[in-house]
Amino acid sequence: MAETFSFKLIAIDGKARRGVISMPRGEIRTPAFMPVGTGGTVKAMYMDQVRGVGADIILGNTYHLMLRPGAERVAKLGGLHEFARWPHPILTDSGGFQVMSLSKLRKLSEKGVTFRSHIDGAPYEMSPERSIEIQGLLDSDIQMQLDECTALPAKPTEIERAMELSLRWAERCKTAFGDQPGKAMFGIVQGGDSAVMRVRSAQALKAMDLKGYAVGGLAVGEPQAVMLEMLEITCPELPANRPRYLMGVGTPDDILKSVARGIDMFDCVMPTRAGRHGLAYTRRGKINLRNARHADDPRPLDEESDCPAARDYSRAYLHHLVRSQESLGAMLLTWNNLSYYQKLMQDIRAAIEAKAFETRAAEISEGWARGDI
Ligand SMILES: CC(C)(C)OC(=O)NCc1c[nH]c2nc(N)[nH]c(=O)c12
Repeated sequence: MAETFSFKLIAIDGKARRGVISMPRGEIRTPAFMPVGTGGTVKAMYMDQVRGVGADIILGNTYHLMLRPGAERVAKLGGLHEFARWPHPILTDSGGFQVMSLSKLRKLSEKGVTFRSHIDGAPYEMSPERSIEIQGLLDSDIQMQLDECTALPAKPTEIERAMELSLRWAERCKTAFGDQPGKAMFGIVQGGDSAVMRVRSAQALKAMDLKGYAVGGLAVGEPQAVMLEMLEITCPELPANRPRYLMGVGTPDDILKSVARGIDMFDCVMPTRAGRHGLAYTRRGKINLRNARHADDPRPLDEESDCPAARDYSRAYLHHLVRSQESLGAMLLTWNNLSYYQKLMQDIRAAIEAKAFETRAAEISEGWARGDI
């Protein structure tokens, strides 16, 4: 294990990068997909299964954990890794985005955000400093700056205000984080769908010489083409020797196309949330197990998969579980989906090493389109 945070590029194929982040709690093979473990749990999964499907790192949320069970309480119990029994790296989101999308009566100012909990209405305030303090109490390995994510579409003046505020908050988070060699604080590029704002945000964050850079404020409802265009504008402005993390993204297709534009890290609720709603991701495309057409189908989701959830259970059985709202339905489909996403990342990493990413990406996409599922 490494004493300090470091990122090494192993291979480059076009703009796609194969790398590895080394930290005291372990290595993160990039491009990486981070299963979302919002409240300190990856819903419907045991942590050893999460590790078993190949995840090197999971995501936790400052907002949810500060409200319940409380950051100080988690710290007293030994930190989030001990609490949730996940000894590998954890990246925590800073909470700003969740405050704006989940809480009630929120008020945003230069100081930070004040809001009421969506759970019990209790009042809270979250400053850049408090966000970093909470992420420290959770003993998070990669901590995100507090930012303001603008929903799209938005007026240019609104996009500029939020982007500039986020830059001032990045400075304050960097100061609050201080010097912690075994951990990292990432900045978040904002700027909506404005090329000028995206460049200004990326250049200002680069000047802060942070250990990693996230691209935020995308996948907020804009077409995929706009998201990809913003990546083509933003990534070249970021230092090549630092990880780039596209927040909240995405579908397997989003991931392929974003890796092709220089992204190294992803997180998305898609595989876990879809699993709880009866949707299976496979190399042949998506299957909605709620659909009656599966009621008598003896085939597994994917006979070639090494994941028991994909290989050992009939679609008929999965359909039955989903229709009966049995917990095992959510468990097996979440297991299948996370396994598929990690297999996709493994496939992507190998293709970049073999300098065959473009060809492999096309083959993977064709597999989804075949539709003989
Ligand atoms: C709508 C979904 C969640 C798919 O994507 C986004 O909103 N994407 C943006 C996003 C996700 N998580 C973030 N965290 C922070 N601090 N800032 C952000 O901009 C984001």
